[in-house]
Amino acid sequence: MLTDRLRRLNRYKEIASLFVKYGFGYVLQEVGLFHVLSLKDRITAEVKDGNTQEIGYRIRCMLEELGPAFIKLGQLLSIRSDLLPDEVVKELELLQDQVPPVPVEEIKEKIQQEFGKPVTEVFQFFNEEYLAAASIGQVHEAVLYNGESVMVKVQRPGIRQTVLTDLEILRDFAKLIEQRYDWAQYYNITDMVEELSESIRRELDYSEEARNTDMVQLQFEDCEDIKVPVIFHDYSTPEVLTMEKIEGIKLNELNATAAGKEEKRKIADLLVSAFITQILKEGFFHGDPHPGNILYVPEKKQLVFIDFGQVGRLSASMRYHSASMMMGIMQQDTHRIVKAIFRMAYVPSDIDEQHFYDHVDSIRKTVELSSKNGLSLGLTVKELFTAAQEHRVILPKEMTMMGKALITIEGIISELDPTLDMIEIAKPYGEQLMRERYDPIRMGKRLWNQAEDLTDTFVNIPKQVENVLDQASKGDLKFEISLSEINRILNKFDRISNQVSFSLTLLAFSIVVLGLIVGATFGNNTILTSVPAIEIGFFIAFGMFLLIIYSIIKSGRF
Ligand SMILES: Nc1ncnc2c1ncn2[C@@H]1O[C@H](COP(=O)(O)OP(=O)(O)OP(=O)(O)O)[C@@H](O)[C@H]1O
Repeated sequence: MLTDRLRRLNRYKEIASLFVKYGFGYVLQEVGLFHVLSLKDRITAEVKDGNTQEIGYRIRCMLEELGPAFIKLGQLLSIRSDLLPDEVVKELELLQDQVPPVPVEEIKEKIQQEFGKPVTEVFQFFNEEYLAAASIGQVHEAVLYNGESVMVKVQRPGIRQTVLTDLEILRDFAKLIEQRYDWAQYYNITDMVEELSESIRRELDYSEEARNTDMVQLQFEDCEDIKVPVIFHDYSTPEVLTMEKIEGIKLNELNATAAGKEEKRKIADLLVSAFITQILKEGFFHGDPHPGNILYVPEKKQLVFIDFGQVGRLSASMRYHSASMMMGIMQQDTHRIVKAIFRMAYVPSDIDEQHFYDHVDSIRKTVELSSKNGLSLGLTVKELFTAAQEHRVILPKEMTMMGKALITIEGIISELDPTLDMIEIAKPYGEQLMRERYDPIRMGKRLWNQAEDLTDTFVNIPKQVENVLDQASKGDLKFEISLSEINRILNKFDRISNQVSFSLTLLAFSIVVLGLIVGATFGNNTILTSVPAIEIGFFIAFGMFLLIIYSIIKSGRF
């Protein structure tokens, strides 16, 4: 306990000193944290606050030096152009998480701790030279005893504790700032920090990354051209991840190679089809598809995605509404775009709908006019989400992640070949997806799966209640609920309500048919002799028809 406090205090001091170093000592003064600095630092703060270098550049360097939690915070802020000036946003987009390497001895020791035996017994060969030194993990090549070449990502020793301490400090900062400034409350910055904490905690657990990679592997198991590395689970733990080594060229290094126009077009095609499948079909997508995380294997004409530390998940209804929003953008239909956003988001009751509609309309027109090469899907989505934030329309974080992924993909495509147009490439895949979606056999299967899902949900309710009661009786039930949790719950309700609507539709159809059969078969010979059964049948049919219409409207399919 005491060591925890001491660690936190020391970290506070380190952070404060870096604020001073980069000329932001006054921020500490404003939020009332100036006292954590030593006298020397306080004097330095006054001298250095006159720092004239570009503010965005200084913020970026400071965040890089502060470490992974702050780097991720900066990356999260880099998509909030509603909050920060353009100059700062541009610098934040450049945030790198390349840091000095950990000495190999420490890495080997970590492996020994994780597997309970020396590295030489785990691997036949372990390359002492690191391949990449990122903020959370360091990657080394190795060979298993069965001769398989692998990549081993090892978490930096002690990084978990540092990051968790930083997240606590960031939470304190956010609370302090919210107490002092109305704008901070308006932008809900404590929720932002909560969201950040959740996603960093996931990144700190390599078992989660392994599971995510396995999931994507399943998505593309029938596709020769798109793949992800195989995970070697027996050689992986929550802090060490061992995976198949991919001999490919990173997309950001592709321009330096001799890839021709045709090949680049093929790569762009694969990239777009992979993303459309992930986002709109599977609802499970790579959350950080920057060109360093995508490799091209020329011999196999294959695209390989690595690093599934961050993934986005979209429920069936979210997939449907995102597709609808994208169609709206492509067809230049403002009404459709607004409707899709409203269905996906939490919309404040006092929203000025006309004002929001006009804002969306002007974004659509401005982006169209300013795009050199047709319409930019990514840019439009980004601007729309920024507008939504300005109107306090809260979109689930997955949507923001999806917008960012689209912008990144669009950027990669235009780097590959500036004449390529993402919308042109995307159209046939989108159309095929829609055809598959409305294929009657597949629809039947989906309906069946949804019915199964629904049953599972209901079957699990008593278990969940039991868990909650169990936690409550042990006194470790936490009532801190963040915005992202609320969003998750809302999404779940959304899914359930869609499933209920579908099931009601199915039930209604069955009753209609039954009503008609009863009417037609028994005629006037029913128990209710005073009312002809055929009329009862039609009466039921009419009631059920209304129910069907209600269910369809409720499920948002029109
Ligand atoms: N399966 C693989 N095959 C080939 N190279 C790989 C593989 N996995 C990782 N690498 C190399 O290691 C680098 C870093 O890996 P990765 O992107 O997974 O780490 P990271 O997620 O950035 O690290 P951190 O967990 O600290 O954020 C990649 O850019 C790539 O060069």
